[in-house]
Amino acid sequence: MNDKTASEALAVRASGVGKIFPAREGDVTALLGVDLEVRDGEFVSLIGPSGCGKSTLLRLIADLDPASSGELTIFGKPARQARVDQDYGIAFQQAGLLPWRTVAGNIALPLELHKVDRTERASRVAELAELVGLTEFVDRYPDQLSGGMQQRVAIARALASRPRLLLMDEPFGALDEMTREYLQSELARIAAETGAAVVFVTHSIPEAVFLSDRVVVMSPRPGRITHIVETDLGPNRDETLRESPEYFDRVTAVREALHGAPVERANER
Ligand SMILES: Nc1ncnc2c1ncn2[C@@H]1O[C@H](COP(=O)(O)OP(=O)(O)OP(=O)(O)O)[C@@H](O)[C@H]1O
Repeated sequence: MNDKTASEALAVRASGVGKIFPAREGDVTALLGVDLEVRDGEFVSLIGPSGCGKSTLLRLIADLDPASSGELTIFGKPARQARVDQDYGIAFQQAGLLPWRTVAGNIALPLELHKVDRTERASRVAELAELVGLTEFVDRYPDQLSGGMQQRVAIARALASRPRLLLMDEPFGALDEMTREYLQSELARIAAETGAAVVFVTHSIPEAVFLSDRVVVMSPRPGRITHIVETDLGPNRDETLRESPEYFDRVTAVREALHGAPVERANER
């Protein structure tokens, strides 16, 4: 594989990425020297204490903010081009649904903006509603849905244009524990079914381990990557995984990495 083909095969490639926010009381170095590669179809979580730059890194990948230094490509393209080409979908902690639109209307929004015709739109909305388990609720309005259901609409909307990359910033952060675990399983299934790569920001160690192929551990002041824990838990992310010794072992590995204890495990690099 030549260099160009190799970088196109990567969903995200960050090389020496830095971000400085100028401020009157002194510049804030939100990110410093971040190197990260996310493979096509890979699930990667970003975890770390408040202020370590997780959201900033996600925002740079999404081209919502420009990097101050370094190089960032999405499927081999500059972030700006990837945004224009709709190479990624994005979902935040707040579902951000339009209250005057039904579930179907919210899911259809990106398709309307990109002038997909009515028939194709209807069939894609039906397909997406089924993918996220909301077929029976397409005519409901957001205020008639639970928080978990609203997040499922947001995920369907993010997937509307069949992006190969999904960027998620604490999408389950505001949900109760049971709904959260249920949606984690749903997301694992959806990611496997669509084959999309996912970059997922979370504060929860179990959530990161349950979902991810790799967990990227960050530390603040300046925000940087300190460890990358390979979970090596295979493709089956079902409820039995949560009780397996391997799962507990990876949760411990991430916890130790976060707390700065030495971690010496074959699956960690
Ligand atoms: N627009 C901005 N202007 C100035 N400083 C900012 C801006 N956005 C982020 N920062 C600073 O950059 C650093 C990283 O913030 P960021 O929100 O990326 O961290 P985080 O790890 O996502 O935190 P949290 O877990 O609390 O969401 C923080 O010190 C934050 O105050």
